[in-house]
Order: sequence, then C-alpha cells, then structure tokens
Amino acid sequence: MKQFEVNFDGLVGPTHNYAGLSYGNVASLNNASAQSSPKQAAKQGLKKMKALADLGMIQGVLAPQARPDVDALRRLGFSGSDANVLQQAAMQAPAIFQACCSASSMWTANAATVSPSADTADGKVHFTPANLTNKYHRSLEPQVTGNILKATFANQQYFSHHNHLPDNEHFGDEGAANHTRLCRQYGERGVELFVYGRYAFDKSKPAPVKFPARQTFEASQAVARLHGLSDDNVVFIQQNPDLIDQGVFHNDVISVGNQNVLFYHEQAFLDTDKAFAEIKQKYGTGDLHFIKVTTDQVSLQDAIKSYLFNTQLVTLANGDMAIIAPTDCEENPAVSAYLNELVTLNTPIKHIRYYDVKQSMRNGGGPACLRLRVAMNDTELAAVNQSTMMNDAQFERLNNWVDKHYRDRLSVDDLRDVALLNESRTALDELTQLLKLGSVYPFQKG
Ligand SMILES: N=C(N)NCCC[C@H](NC(=O)CCC(=O)O)C(=O)O
Repeated sequence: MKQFEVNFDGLVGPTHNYAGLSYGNVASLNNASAQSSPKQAAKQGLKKMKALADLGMIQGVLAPQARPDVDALRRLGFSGSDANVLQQAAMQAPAIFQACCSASSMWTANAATVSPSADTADGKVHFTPANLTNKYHRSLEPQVTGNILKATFANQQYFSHHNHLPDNEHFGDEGAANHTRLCRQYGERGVELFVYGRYAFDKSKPAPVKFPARQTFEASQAVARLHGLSDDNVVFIQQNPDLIDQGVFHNDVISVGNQNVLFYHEQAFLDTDKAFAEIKQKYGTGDLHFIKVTTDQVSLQDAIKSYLFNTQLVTLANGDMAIIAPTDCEENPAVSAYLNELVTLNTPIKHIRYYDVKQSMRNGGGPACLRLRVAMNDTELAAVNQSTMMNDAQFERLNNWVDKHYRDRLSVDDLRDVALLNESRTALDELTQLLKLGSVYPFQKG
C-alpha cells in the first residue's frame, strides 16, 4: 500500500482584504486598511499549489467561505434586504462588519485538526474543524468548514467528521496550526504533537500576559480524545508564552515538522527538554532530527517577519526533504544565509524553494498557513472527491475562474457594495460545480 501526505490549500476568496482583525498577529495589525488584490492573492495561492504538484506532491484545494457573511450580520440585528444589511452594518458597526467580510478561511492550517488512520483507534482518518473562538471573524468559519470537509472527504467508510469543539474560549482550538505529526513513514503510526498556549481551567499555569493564547490545553486534549488517539502516540507541549506576547500567535509560526524532522526555534516551547524526551520515547527506534535554530542564528524578529518556520517541509519522491518558503525568507539576509547553510548540513532537508505569497503574508499567513495536511494511503486517496485534486486541467480551470470573477483591487470601503456580495455568490456557486461539492454554503441552501 502506498502512503502520501496530501496538502489541501485554501483557495483565496473574492473578498480578500486587510482589516487588521487579528490582535496578536503583527502583520495583520501593521497592514490594516492597505489595499488588497483578491485576484493576485488567489493566483499566488494557485501557483504554489501547482508548483507543489509539479514537484511530484499530491495537492488538493479547499473551497473558500462565502463573504460578506450576511447571516452573521442578521443574527446581530441588521435587517432588510442584503444591500440594507451591508449598508447599515458598515455604517453603524464598521469593525463588526469588516469581521464578517474576511477571507480568512484561506488559511486552512486553521480549518481543522486531522489524524491519519494509522494513529486512530477505528482506523479512519479523523477531522475536527477548529472553532477559532479567539477571533470573531474566524469563529464564523467552522460550520461551513465542516460542510466543505465533508464534501471533499465524502466517504464515511474512510473518513470520520466531528463537530467543532464548544464555541467557548475555554476550548479555543486553532486546528492544525498547533498540531504536527512525526513518523517514519506517513502510513505508519506516528507521534502527534499538540502545542497549546494556555490552560483554561488552571490559572496557576504560565500564560502570556499581552497577546491572547488562542489554543488551550483542554481543547487539544479533547481533539486527541475525539480522534481516538492513544496516550502513547500523543505529546502535549506548551508554547513559550513570552513568544505569544511577541507575536507568535500559532505554533506553526515558530516550528514545523515532517516525518522524522522537527524544525524549530530554540525559544519555541516551554520545558523543551522534557517534551523532547517524551517525543523520543514515544517515537521509538529510528533517526529523529530535532533541527534547532538558535536566537544567534536567526532572531525572533527575523523569524516572525520572514516566516522561516511557516514553511512547508515536504518529502520528495527520492526521499529528500524540501523546504517551501515564502520569498520573504529569501529577502531577509540572516534567514536566507541560514537556509543556504541548512541544506548543506547532515539533515534530510536538501532543497529550498521560494514562492511569492505576499498577499497572504500581509495578513500573517505564510505557505504553511495556507495548507491543511492529510496523510492518506492510496485507498483513502481514491475515496477523496477527485475534483478537488490539483492537476494541469484543474489549475487552468481555477485560474480562468479567478480571472472571470475576482477584482484586481479591493479596499475596506468596497466591502459594503452589494455588487461584491453578488459577484462572490456567483463565483462560489460556480466553484462548487467545478469542485463537485454540492451545496455547502448557506446561500445555496435557500
Ligand atoms: N498561522 C496560521 N496557521 N495561520 C495564519 C492565520 C492568519 C490570520 N489572519 C487574519 O485573520 C487577518 C485578517 C485581517 O486582519 O484582515 C489569523 O490571524 O488567524
């Protein structure tokens, strides 16, 4: 049986904009109100997907969410026609209105936590959509994320879909951004690492003081239980709270893992030695590479700005690993010097590839934020909705679809235009046909 890691990238939605919605995410705050280009953003994303497919990786695509979220605004008391709802909300509560317009579902690392069948008690691939409770704009995502995941992984024999955790800060869950998996081969049982920012039910434990810790220990534990993971293949690690206070709002901003490699900044975790000893013990035999980047090599500021750790580590057909980095890493002298050296060291990482995902980076989303990893064997892969897989034909279709429906420029003021709502709905309705998803959006359900 063959085994793969498949990356499902989020397609950028037609309302991609910079609204400064994510307190604790430095890029989002710094770029608030800048003009965006939804078309360029979607095309940058598609190019990365295609490039990975061309590298021999199996690549999928996840549909974006429908925005502006008129139902969310109606729930908050805005009424009348859709045009009225948008106008009233934009005038009376601009910050709430902007939150309801975000294209944030593009960062599919936050869509869900996924456990492959080799790790779970019932031998199915398990999905739990993230509730994303910490940010209102993101808390609007989980229901439709669940619909999209069910339409993409539509076979109940192989895929098990859970509800998102309770919508409450105590169970704040940010999905795969705080989860990584170490294993020898993708189809073998691995060690799942859950990284959390704070304890919700124990105030005596360390926690950040300035910026919010979005993921709780209790949420991570609940996901591990739901997925039927056993104690000897999970490790729970607390993220260093000082780093959250410096802008490391998800663990995937400061570490990334793939197979037998954990690539991390020395300040990433609390109690690193204890956590690594547990990982080694649970991983068992075989080479395990902990690739540590010290503060002397790359400062925290450079790591956060360049997104050195929000890179994808992928295994190529010949067994080498490649690091898929944003061009921002290439442009940062300390980081590019580090990466050039890294590929000469005695680790599995042998290649670097840079991609321009700047439209997403300006909102704090690098290459790794844009993808959800799903390790599968060939039987499971064959059960995935094949229209969601990236190939030459689908790449061309999706590019044409973007050209047809997306605006070149968008500013926050354009979001209230009911024409944008209608354009987005037309585009997404067509997309559900291209990807054969059926009806996944509330506006399609009538
Ligand atoms: N690290 C990972 N996996 N994901 C990155 C998510 C970025 C996203 N930014 C935003 O939602 C900004 C939207 C705005 O400001 O318009 C967030 O903070 O949740």
